[in-house]
Amino acid sequence: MKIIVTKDKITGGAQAFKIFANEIQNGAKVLGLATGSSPIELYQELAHSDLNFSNLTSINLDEYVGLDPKNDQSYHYFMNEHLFKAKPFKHSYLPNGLASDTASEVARYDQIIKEHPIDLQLLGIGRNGHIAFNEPGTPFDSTTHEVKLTQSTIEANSRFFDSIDEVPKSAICMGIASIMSAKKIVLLAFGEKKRWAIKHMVEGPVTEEMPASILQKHPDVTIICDKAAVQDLDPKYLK
Ligand SMILES: N[C@@H]1[C@@H](O)[C@H](O)[C@@H](COP(=O)(O)O)O[C@@H]1O
Repeated sequence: MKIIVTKDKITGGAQAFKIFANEIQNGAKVLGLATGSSPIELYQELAHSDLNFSNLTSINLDEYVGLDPKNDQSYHYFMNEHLFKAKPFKHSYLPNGLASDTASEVARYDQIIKEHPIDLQLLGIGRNGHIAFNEPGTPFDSTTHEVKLTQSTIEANSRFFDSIDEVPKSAICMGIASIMSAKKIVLLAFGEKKRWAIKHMVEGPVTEEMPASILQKHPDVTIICDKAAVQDLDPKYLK
């Protein structure tokens, strides 16, 4: 794992942008995209860049079950606002949170991932070490599935909703095996609320109880974070 510590979230976004621009210029065709507050600066840079996305495909990690794409808390809405409006892709895929048949939506999404191997996958990380919505205990060999969100994730994500009762209780989410199949991974984490997750992801045993720990086994992972997020990390990992 390569760890880059930046002054703040803005310089972190600029660092991530450099990696994205470089990979796209070198032929990356399929981008795995994430939501949350961590990638916003990167998306701003991408949206204002002169990069052309019209030949690229994007595949998002997850979507809440039950939210219409027009709902301003849906991940469809987030992606449109932060990136797709400014930079349309050839195809942009997200799970359909309104699908009446979850099993066929899950199968459809797995097929999309199979047909479009991900060149560059962007990730954030939850405070409990979840990646996408793969909560502690999710099997490492999982593919797309419906996830019941933990109370900790519901509480953390309630900051985006008017009240905690409005936070959906489940999501459709790309599995850990699919994330690990990406050629290259960039993970963004800023702020002291991520310190536990960063320490255990990097130093801890690789265990399904800490989903992000699996990234220790991936050959090409870059973690971009600020000082607050790495304050508990053994300095030997920062050399
Ligand atoms: N499903 C998303 C994750 O993909 C994201 O990584 C996490 C952290 O969000 P933030 O970047 O806002 O800290 O939040 C949600 O749970």
